[in-house]
Amino acid sequence: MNHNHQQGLCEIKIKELSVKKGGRQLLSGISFALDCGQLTALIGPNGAGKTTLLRALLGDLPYRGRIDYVRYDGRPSRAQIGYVPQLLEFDRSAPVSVLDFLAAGYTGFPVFLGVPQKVRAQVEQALGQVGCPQAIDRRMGELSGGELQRVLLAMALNPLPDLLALDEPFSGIDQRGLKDFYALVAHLRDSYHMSIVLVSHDLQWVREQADQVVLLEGGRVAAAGAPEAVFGTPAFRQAFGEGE
Ligand SMILES: Nc1ncnc2c1ncn2[C@@H]1O[C@H](COP(=O)(O)OP(=O)(O)OP(=O)(O)O)[C@@H](O)[C@H]1O
Repeated sequence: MNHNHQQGLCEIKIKELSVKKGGRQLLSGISFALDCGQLTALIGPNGAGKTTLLRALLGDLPYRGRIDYVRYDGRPSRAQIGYVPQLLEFDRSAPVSVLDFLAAGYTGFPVFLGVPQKVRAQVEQALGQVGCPQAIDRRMGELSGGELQRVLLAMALNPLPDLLALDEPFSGIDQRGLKDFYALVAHLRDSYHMSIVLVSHDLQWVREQADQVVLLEGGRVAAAGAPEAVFGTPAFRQAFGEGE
């Protein structure tokens, strides 16, 4: 992975973003910036609009307002975005191996022709990086929740994105795996100057690791800023209670 992010994006500016679906206003007046090299945590109660916001960022949902990708040289740009969904619905009985899945994604080439040794080596390296090398020859349908999320992360990291969007990436991961996964996210941010936006309900981790926290409530930004500032707001206490 030798993508020079210092030459690439520096900021993603979201201005007055709103999303309406089926006659319902799901998001309104969302404005904040995502800096490269920073981890932004999206927090908020169930149904606050976190996943909807990620999907708008990915260009997966129509929205009003602006999302501007700003490069270091000031020119507008498109961003390469990697995405790990909260849940992937797929046919668990399909005879697709992890190798097939990642090789097809990386090369765009039909895997029934066989996977060249060079591509297998690339997949091995990517799985090693996400701490899941043992999964290479297993069927996708046999993976545990945590393994599946790591495989999806390996997919999202190739090609190396400017913005990595993770929707509750820790939900399927056990305690031991969690520490490695946290370390991997911090490593990606620090080593590749990547902008990471992550939906998480793990408030303790968010408090310790996020550079910026955006609290969504009812489709609006209820508070945004450094973790300590956001965790100290009445809006935070209202959303999560006094005990946090
Ligand atoms: N396709 C859709 N059509 C209509 N309403 C939708 C659609 N998708 C989501 N919603 C509604 O939008 C609101 C926000 O949902 P969203 O999934 O973004 O919340 P969330 O903050 O990610 O919640 P959670 O923490 O439970 O994952 C919810 O009230 C949901 O019912």
